[in-house]
Amino acid sequence: MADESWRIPMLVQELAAKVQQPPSRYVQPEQYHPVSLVVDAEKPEPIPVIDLSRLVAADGADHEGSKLRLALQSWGLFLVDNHEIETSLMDDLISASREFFHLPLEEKQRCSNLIDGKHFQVEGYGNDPVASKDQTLDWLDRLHLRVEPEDERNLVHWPEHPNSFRALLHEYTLNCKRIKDRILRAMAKALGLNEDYIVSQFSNKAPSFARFNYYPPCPRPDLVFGVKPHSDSGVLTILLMDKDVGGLQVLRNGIWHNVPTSPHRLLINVGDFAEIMSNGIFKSPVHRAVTNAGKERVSLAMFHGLDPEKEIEPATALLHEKQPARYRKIKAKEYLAGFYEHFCRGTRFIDSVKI
Ligand SMILES: O=C(O)CCC(=O)C(=O)O
Ligand SMILES: [Fe+2]
Repeated sequence: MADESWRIPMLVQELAAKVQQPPSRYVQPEQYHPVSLVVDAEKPEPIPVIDLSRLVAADGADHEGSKLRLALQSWGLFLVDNHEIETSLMDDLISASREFFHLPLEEKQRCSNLIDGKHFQVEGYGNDPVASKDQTLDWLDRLHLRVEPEDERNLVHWPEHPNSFRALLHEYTLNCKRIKDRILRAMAKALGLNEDYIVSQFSNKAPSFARFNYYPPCPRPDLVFGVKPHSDSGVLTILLMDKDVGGLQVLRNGIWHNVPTSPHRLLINVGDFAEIMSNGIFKSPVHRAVTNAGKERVSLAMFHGLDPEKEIEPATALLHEKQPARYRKIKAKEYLAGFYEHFCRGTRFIDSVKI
């Protein structure tokens, strides 16, 4: 039988504790080295900040709404203030996930994303999927959990230790849902669409996933990515970044920008589905995470997707003779299948649905 062990690399946390140099499978080809694509660190352009309370207020919403439109047209992302999530909830959830990643391997393996220790599944604790032998691997482990629909949660993958974890994630998920709906209404308004246009694309089968990313310290941040460049697939991602350790970078007009740490703010980015629905007015930003030689980093991405059977297409109200559809119609599940294949190769599936 063919040797398939390359599909299941060692957990990066275990690897990091053992090696002085990243193994060759993690080293990016020279043209992609993280430092060869210089970030404009000299003159950082500020990441847009949106005040969520103003975005929904009776007065001030128009001003904040135009800021939102500009942010999503030019960056595809923004930081959020006044989101009304308790800072203690954010801190406690990140601490609980850090505690989980520091548990003994056997304990974490109870939540494993491998069936029979062999076959990869989307949910659980472990590596990202490896689709081919020559795929360059990323320097992270992750815990990936379906949080919505609530009755489709697979609690076998949810850590029991620390014992606060499940309740904290549940509470945080409810908060994200509230924020997501507010932002999606403001986005629809900013496009000149009916306020409920984007929200109404979500059925009660629409999935949301929480992805906890754990980046151990890496001996060669100049050669290796924490997460290789990609855009997110869904409609909207709510990212809770490490308070103390930066690493996220976003590509804008061909230049990589550092997203500085910003304690207790959330980072919102649109995903490919929102780019398609807006007919390309909003940009699903390409982003990546770099590693750190001295410090570990934790982040939590909450991905809001659509029912697998849902057809995604540009909003008809945005189309006219001079502005025809720029993306073909595609079912969410077909998009995701293409997306994962491209993600593993480091390419973008959205390019293949462009007309
Ligand atoms: O760790 C980060 O800041 C970004 C993670 C990310 O891009 C993702 O999980 O899709
Ligand atoms: Fe991402």
